[in-house]
Amino acid sequence: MSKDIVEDLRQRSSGVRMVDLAKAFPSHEGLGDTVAVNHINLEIQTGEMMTLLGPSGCGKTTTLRMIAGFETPTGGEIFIGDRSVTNIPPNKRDISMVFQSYALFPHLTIFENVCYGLRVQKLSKEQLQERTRKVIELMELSGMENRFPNQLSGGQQQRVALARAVIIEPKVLLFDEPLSNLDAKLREHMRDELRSLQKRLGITSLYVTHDQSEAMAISDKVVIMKDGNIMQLGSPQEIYEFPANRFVANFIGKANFIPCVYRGRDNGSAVVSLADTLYKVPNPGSMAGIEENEECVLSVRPESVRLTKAREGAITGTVTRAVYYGSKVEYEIVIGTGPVIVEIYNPQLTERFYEGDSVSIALDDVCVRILK
Ligand SMILES: Nc1ncnc2c1ncn2[C@@H]1O[C@H](COP(=O)(O)OP(=O)(O)OP(=O)(O)O)[C@@H](O)[C@H]1O
Repeated sequence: MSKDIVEDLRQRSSGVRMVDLAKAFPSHEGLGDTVAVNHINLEIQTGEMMTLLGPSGCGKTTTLRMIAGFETPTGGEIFIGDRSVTNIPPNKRDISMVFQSYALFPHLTIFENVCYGLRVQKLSKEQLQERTRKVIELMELSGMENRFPNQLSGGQQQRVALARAVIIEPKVLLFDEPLSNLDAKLREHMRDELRSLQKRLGITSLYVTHDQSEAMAISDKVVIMKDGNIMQLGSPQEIYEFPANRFVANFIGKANFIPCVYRGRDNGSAVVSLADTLYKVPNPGSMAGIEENEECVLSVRPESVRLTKAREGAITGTVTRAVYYGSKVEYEIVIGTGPVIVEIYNPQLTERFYEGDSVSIALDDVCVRILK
């Protein structure tokens, strides 16, 4: 492998810092402006893969485009390394962008596609060929130089797109939903490959997607956005296991919210009352903004609920839906406070229940959080 190229890429790679970054688009209908990005502060560490995730219209693409320089902020600043790039044109920012479906030039060979970005630099023919050859080798595309994009597999095309992006040795790589037009199986394969390439190259990367499993699988850090604001920043595990609020809990995976009232602490556990019983939560999370005797919810993932036949003294309810998926059965159980979704994995090992059955639920205590 071309170790020297990897070393160069690592050394050039820089962090990105957004300070009070804002973008409002003027409305065309005389209504108020559309606030796409609402004064966010965010830092991507050198070599890190960060993903912006959120529902349609939350401001992901606008944020990415401001870093690329395709969109001018209406407030705040962007730094790449120590340099403010806020007023610097896109081609002077030392960034590369990988677009949806890679956007390779169909009429150019792989070699020409890869060295395209170098053509504007004043390199000798030998230098250009040498650098292109090294990047082609790095991306394990040797022997395919003279083929055209349509003569490559999807995975190989992705590597060409990445080769083309890294050949200019950018400080930062930006990915704008690069996998969004692929079918599900290929998409999974590609995201794993993309992740291992990014790790190997060590280039600071920002990735935009609205696919949560993609974000979980490829990122060091995930940023959950809503209405131009950052709802939470954390590792995939932090975001899933300790969501900051109900929006995040529901956006990443599924969550049940069981209404309760916070009663206070007992030996480090939080105590809540659920109907007329007291329930202890050993690991409730930050509980930001929740006062004693205030209403709140237990946030419980469907896979953290156990089911048994109805038992005295337990929370009981009725099965209103049971769907068999092979690897799991998904149940809806209606208890006093409303429906609870339960996922039981490996159904061959557990008792099955059917619509109309009376059942009891038990929560895996350590997986329960308390949210406002
Ligand atoms: N050029 C523009 N003019 C006016 N409004 C815009 C423009 N571009 C984006 N917006 C608005 O800014 C908000 C954020 O858009 P943005 O494209 O950043 O969202 P997104 O999170 O990337 O969504 P998606 O997942 O659908 O691509 C939206 O309300 C959008 O309608």
